[in-house]
Amino acid sequence: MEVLNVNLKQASYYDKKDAIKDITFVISQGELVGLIGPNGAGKSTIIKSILGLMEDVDGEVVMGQESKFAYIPEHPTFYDELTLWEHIELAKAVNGIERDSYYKEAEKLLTTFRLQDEKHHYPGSFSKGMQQKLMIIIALLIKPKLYIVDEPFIGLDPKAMKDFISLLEEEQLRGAGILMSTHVLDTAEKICDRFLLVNYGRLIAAGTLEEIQGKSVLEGSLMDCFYVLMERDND
Ligand SMILES: Nc1ncnc2c1ncn2[C@@H]1O[C@H](COP(=O)(O)OP(=O)(O)OP(=O)(O)O)[C@@H](O)[C@H]1O
Repeated sequence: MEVLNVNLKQASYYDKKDAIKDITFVISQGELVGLIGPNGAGKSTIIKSILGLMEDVDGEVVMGQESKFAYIPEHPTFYDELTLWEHIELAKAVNGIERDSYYKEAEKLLTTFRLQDEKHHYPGSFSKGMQQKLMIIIALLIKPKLYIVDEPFIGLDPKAMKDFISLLEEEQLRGAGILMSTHVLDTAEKICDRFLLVNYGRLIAAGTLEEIQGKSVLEGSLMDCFYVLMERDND
């Protein structure tokens, strides 16, 4: 079953027409799809279009039956006047979450991500990685059908990265679909089921690693294929 169906004809900024053009893809339950492409390719614009944050956009974005989704932004956003734990309480209230295990799960995630000592501190005083962990914890507690994750790996320490990846795997098994934008291609290659390659605002390749290799006529890594397909598209 699909959790996300994207059909975007175009999205523009006032001084950048067609920042993205003809972007079409679906994400099914349990799938982790990597959104990759060079700086300025249009990944954030695709994500913003899905989230409904682009003013000038043509097309359609349909989320699965249960429209609950969680967005993990590249740049953490939080309330300066709320502590970490108050953010967790707020997420429960705002999302109308009633399951009894919520706070127990929150405690467990705080332990995993080594934030127990900061529980009653304000995230404004946290490092970038710690703020990012707060975004991740809240998204996981929402237990959405769809995750939209913007560059999660830059800033996380290796243990946090490993823990985050295995938690995402558990979420996939639960049936969640994930769209993840990243520049960390060696990790993407290991964890993603499929890839969307974006260049100059257009989708230049989509598929599994094997399919991408077929398209680039290369048995190499995702990074090698990506390089070949981009060079070919730039010609
Ligand atoms: N707020 C904005 N106003 C005008 N143009 C923008 C704006 N944001 C992005 N663009 C332009 O839209 C295009 C796509 O940018 P986008 O931020 O989507 O790329 P990206 O793939 O996310 O890049 P990166 O990997 O560097 O984050 C670029 O040409 C960029 O200059």
